[in-house]
Amino acid sequence: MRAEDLDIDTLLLADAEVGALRFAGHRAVIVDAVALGTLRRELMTALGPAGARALLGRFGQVQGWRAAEAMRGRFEWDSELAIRDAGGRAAILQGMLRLLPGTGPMTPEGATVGDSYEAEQHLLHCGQSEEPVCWTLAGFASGYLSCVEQREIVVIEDRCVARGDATCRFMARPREAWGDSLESPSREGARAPAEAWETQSPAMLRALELARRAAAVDSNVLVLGESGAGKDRLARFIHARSSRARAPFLALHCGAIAEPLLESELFGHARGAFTGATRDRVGMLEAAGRGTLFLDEVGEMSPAMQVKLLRALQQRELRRVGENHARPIHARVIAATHRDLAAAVETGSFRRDLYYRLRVIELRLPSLAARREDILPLARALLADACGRAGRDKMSLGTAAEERLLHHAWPGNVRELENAMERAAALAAGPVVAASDLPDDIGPPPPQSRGGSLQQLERAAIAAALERHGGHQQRAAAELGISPSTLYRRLRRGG
Ligand SMILES: Nc1ncnc2c1ncn2[C@@H]1O[C@H](COP(=O)(O)OP(=O)(O)OP(=O)(O)O)[C@@H](O)[C@H]1O
Repeated sequence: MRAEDLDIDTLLLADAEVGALRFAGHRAVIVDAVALGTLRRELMTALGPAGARALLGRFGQVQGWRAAEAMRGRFEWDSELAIRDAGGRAAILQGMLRLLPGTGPMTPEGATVGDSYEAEQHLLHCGQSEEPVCWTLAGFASGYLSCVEQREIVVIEDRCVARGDATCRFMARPREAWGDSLESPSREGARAPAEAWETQSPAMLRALELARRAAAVDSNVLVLGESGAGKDRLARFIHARSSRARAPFLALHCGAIAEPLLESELFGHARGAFTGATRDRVGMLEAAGRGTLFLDEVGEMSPAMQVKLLRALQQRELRRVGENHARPIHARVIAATHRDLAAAVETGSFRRDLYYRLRVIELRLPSLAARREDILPLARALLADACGRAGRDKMSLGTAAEERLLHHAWPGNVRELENAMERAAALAAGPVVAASDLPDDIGPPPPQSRGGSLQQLERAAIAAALERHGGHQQRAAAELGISPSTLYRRLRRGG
């Protein structure tokens, strides 16, 4: 028998008389996906993301192992390969996912998966995630393949719909083949103490020291910094070092959600509160429990939402949309923005009272351009991570590549550097990253003899001013005699 011959009629046996279902001979129950999603959310609240992931992963593993035992014992297979492939087919027939034809977890490209029930339920109950979340699916595949192969196979998801990727992707390798890289993907969900900041920059060290102190107290924190500079990472760092570390860390991107939805996302809603509200929904402020809620891009909030958030923070209680009674807020709020909120307060687009309430402690993250001393150490660390994820041996940076990295303006900050290193790890032909392995916009440095183009000189002047002012864009702009928005535009122009 081949894997594709498996169908639901062969696998599922319903015995109405005794009221039992059997799937591949094992007693089974059909569980509603939303109920599973609710369980996930409860686990996240009770155990934190790392605890929930460990438990759900283990649950998936047992399920996968038992499925493999059933497959092997119950059917006559054409080959060992057919038994292996039957795992994916069984997962499809159980409604867990859709597998893109021709892909599989043991292939170098991995298994590309659509319609993961788990990513869908995570988005529904817990919102968008920073990390892959198909923990039971990865567990299922690990358990199944380990049973079939009779050695420990570890499956890692490196792309996930719940994180905003178009599809999910699972890679399977024997445990030893993952080497050190196994640590990082499996640790990332919790993002336990993110100590590796690779920084020598005085402005960055100051921000980290303040963040450590902020972790020890419970005040609201406002993190300021350009996009991709590490605001989210810093918020997680504070959470992980705080007494709230075992409770959830939830992140809400205020700029990415339309106004009416944002209110229900934040505060929750009662069933029937508006068209489409078919059930009660817990908002993130409530779901964060005694943990931390990270409000990213808080500067994008409309004036009406600002009022509602201020009221909730002042009274330490919230009302779900469509409900009258108040519920206490236990979560700590860390807010972040790339905007100059002080200026927004002056122009009246951001409420002064909310600004003061959020910025009890203010942390300012310097841009990458303002801490050039960090570029190469960070690039090396990010390259090592990317190699680990890609299953490649450690690589180093060639001199020409280093020069380009040092001279680039980094409008996208560490995120841009991270992407460049990911690309280099994928493309480089040998163990040394060449300049041509970098994205085109990370161009060659200005030729020394000619002094560089006007644009290059301008960029160098901006970078130097930013460095002198510890990444403070307003002050750097004032020194250069241009407006902060012009400075920001010039930085973004990059190239
Ligand atoms: N010091 C660092 N070391 C390693 N990785 C880093 C560092 N700083 C940031 N990163 C990585 O860069 C990426 C962007 O960081 P992060 O999401 O925290 O930025 P952000 O300021 O919140 O961006 P945005 O405002 O666009 O959401 C992340 O993948 C993060 O892990």
